[in-house]
Amino acid sequence: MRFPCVAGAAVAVRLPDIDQCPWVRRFANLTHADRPPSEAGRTVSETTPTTHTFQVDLRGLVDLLSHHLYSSPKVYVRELLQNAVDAITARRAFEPASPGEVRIWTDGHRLTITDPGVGLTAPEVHQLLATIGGSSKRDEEIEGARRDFLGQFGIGLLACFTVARTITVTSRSAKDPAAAAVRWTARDDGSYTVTELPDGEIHEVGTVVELVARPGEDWFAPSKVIELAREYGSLLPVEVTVEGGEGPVRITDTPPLWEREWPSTTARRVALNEYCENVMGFSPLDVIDLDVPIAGVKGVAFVLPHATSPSARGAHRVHLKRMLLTAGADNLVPEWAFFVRCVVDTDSLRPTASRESLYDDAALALARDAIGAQVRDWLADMAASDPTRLEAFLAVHELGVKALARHDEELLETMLPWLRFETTAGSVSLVDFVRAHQPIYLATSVDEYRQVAQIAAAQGIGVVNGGYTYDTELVQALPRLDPEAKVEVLAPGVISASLDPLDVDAELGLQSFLNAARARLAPVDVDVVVREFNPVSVPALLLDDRDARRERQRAEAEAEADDLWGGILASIKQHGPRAQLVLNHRNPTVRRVSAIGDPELAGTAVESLYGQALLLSHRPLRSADTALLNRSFMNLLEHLTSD
Ligand SMILES: Nc1ncnc2c1ncn2[C@@H]1O[C@H](COP(=O)(O)OP(=O)(O)OP(=O)(O)O)[C@@H](O)[C@H]1O
Repeated sequence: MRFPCVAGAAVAVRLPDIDQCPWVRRFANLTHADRPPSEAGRTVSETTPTTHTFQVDLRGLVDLLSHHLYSSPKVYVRELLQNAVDAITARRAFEPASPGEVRIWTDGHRLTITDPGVGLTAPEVHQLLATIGGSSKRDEEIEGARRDFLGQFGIGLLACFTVARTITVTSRSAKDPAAAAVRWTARDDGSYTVTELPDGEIHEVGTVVELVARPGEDWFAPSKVIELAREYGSLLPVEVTVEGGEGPVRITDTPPLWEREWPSTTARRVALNEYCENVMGFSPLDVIDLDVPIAGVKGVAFVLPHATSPSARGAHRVHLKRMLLTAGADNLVPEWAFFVRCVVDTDSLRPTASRESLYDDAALALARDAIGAQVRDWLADMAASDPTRLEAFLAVHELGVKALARHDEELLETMLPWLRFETTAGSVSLVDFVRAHQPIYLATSVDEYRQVAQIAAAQGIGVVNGGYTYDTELVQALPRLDPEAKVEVLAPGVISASLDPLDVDAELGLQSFLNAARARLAPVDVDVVVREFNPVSVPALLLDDRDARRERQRAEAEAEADDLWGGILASIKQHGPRAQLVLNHRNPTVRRVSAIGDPELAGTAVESLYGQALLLSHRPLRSADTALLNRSFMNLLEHLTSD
């Protein structure tokens, strides 16, 4: 599709594929009689088809680019740099020693960019610059065209209309030195002129693109141009300078830090740290080299110095053939590697048309997996050779490693000795814990763990808290790595069975106290037993499991429900295990309470013991519990203050 040339008629667009379209072919093969009535009556025009060109409303197209394709007009700098670099690459293909400096000049209203690249002849100007979608860079017959060039879509120059009123390209071809230099001037109304320049006016091979700013736009302010050129082009493999009033400012700083020769690894690390602070805004905990030849990816992953949510989208900087594609790629690394931020350059991953993100295809998936493998190798190496560094890393990112280890048995094996779990022996590695406890019991919620931890520890029962993110999965994976290790989900019976029963006489002596206590706690559906256990300081322990808890919640809902709903809830009543209040007969307070003669006062004391055990277990209080606690507290006050 072409801009209309003001000097002549618009040129016809050939649509090469239209007669390949099955619908068009079918229609062409219809006989006259077969055609629809509206067509069948017509006899003249069908034999003399007229050809028309599509008309392009350039303003509409620019609006589309600026508002829907590109995130900001600032991409004009990238498009200009990209064309200049591609032109240099194209010239070097047949003239390897040709120069490679790109110069940008601006006075705030006009901006020029000059390159000593391949240049253009007048016919090429018509074919490439004036044809929307026309590109010299995607000819598949030219071996490696796609691989060598940054551009491919044939629309990039149009992006300049988002900031410029006119674009002038003055060019002299390197391929055809005999051809006249040519000047193409395009306006944002969609018209253009082409002028062949007299011999001698332009000697230098290459191209100068000049933009005149739209009124009121300040995209050509020298400081802005320098900033944008640095953002996009600092790694480009050619020298780029920007001049705007003062002397030229060098933009390029190549090769990338990770590819440079350094006098020492320390010097390299210092430079990378500095880069990370300046560009990524943090001082990295560590730096991982990335090299994925199969996807043409090279760069570094910086390890974040602070914990971050696994769901935080990673903002990775991706350069495509050394031009910044995006500073916000979120599909470059596997999700589990949320603790790194990468800076990479790739020569083979594909950009989307806006050239602001990576196309999520099989090649990217391959690169992602390979980057994941390199982050994993870094962890494994650290575990083998530098445990202190690993511990520093885990202090910040243990959750990330646990997330990864769930899906990666090999890594789990490597990392398990270093991962900490909350257990009845403190915060320890599972490897150590399983050596001291067989089986280990898994409490699958933090609440469950809290109710038993103190007692289990005192009895020497090994319980691990599986209530934190990923921990249950990891503990359950343990027997796969170590067949000797036994893991059992903690049932309430495990703890109560380990508590010593009283001798028969003592038990008999407590019968009437126990009956009174059970009657008092029946309304909250809790049974009462007396055992002897350590630590002596714990007077009572409240044990229940998920079934018992569910049943308590159901009973509470039933009590508060209207008749119909209450009836439904009553019909699903379970007769599963009730919660148990286990009183510790070794505890002096419990002994004194069990010896109280007044059944009313003994009942109040049991309610208080229940309340204390309930609060220690961190379980939510039901309304029945609150009422009970209230009552026992008031009764105790009453008792204390009565004569
Ligand atoms: N500085 C230049 N020197 C030589 N040729 C150029 C220059 N700038 C543009 N061209 C020619 O004009 C064509 C169109 O450029 P344009 O920027 O619109 O698209 P592209 O670079 O091919 O693809 P993309 O849309 O992906 O950037 C290019 O393919 C190239 O042939």
